[in-house]
Amino acid sequence: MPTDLPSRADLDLSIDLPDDAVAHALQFVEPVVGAAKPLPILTARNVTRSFGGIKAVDVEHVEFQKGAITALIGPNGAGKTTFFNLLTGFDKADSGEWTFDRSVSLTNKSAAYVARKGVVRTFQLTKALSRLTVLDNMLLAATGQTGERFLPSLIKPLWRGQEKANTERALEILSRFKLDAKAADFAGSLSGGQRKLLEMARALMTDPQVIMLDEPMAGVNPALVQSLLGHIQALRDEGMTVVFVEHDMHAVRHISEWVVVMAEGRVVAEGPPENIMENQAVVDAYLGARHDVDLGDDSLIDPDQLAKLMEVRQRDLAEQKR
Ligand SMILES: Nc1ncnc2c1ncn2[C@@H]1O[C@H](COP(=O)(O)OP(=O)(O)OP(=O)(O)O)[C@@H](O)[C@H]1O
Repeated sequence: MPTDLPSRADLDLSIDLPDDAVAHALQFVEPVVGAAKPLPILTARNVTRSFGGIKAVDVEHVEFQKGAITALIGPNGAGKTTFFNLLTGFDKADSGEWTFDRSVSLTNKSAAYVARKGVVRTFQLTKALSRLTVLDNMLLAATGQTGERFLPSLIKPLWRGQEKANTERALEILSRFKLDAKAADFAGSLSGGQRKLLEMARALMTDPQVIMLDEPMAGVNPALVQSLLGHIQALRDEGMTVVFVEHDMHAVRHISEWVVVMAEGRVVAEGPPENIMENQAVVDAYLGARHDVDLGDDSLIDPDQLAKLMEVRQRDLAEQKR
């Protein structure tokens, strides 16, 4: 196991104790689809996006609470990534609108504009980015862009003036994630957990208010998951709003204060993580998509709900046989 990653011991992890104010604010929110939040920092209305005949996103109304960690979950193909892309300017919606901080329209604005307003998303490290050094990855992110389509901006003369200040900032952020010693290494040489830290570090270069994480736990050694969760909580503790797409239900349960569930493009449920997996719409969504899905910690599902799951599955099997 790499030794240069932060351990649980040097992080102030308060995984079971969400920030008081946020928890306080969300505990009065009814867990229903489209629920208004006390401090919505992102609000989306009637957002649709189709690919051919498939409506990948069809979100009527969803609000993300400022200063909270919200998980966006759902079975494969539910539209989570597409929705993320729309909100952050990496794709264009067919219809709908979304606003930042109640009044700033982000509807179909460019990714650069959205980032300037303070909303950034992370990207899984692609092949091209893996061939750059850790520091170059950070400097690239400092251009206000976050995708590899902006590689040409690395051409030095275009941004030499800013390079020194950006390098200093990059090293400062990297040291927070204990990646500063790796600055000159190729990003591709990092471990799975370090890559995820770099993805977060890159996003911080633009000093965001909302950070949208794309599967922050994917490919991470289970031993490092706790440390990553600690980093995400630290961002929230500093006042950032975190929205993350994640399949790892254990992580979702431990870290999020609110969970939004998508299926077939729509938001089918939302609520606190403690009871979201007991919601019938969520059970149906996962069952409809994949019968052998791991819904996370079994303690999340009460015995009655488990019995219901089995019943639905038996019925499906019987119908298939007919
Ligand atoms: N560029 C595209 N062209 C065509 N279809 C697409 C495109 N992007 C997404 N889709 C389709 O839109 C639907 C939603 O996909 P999306 O990747 O947003 O789901 P997801 O919830 O993020 O899934 P996963 O959890 O598997 O990543 C799927 O049916 C997918 O095949």
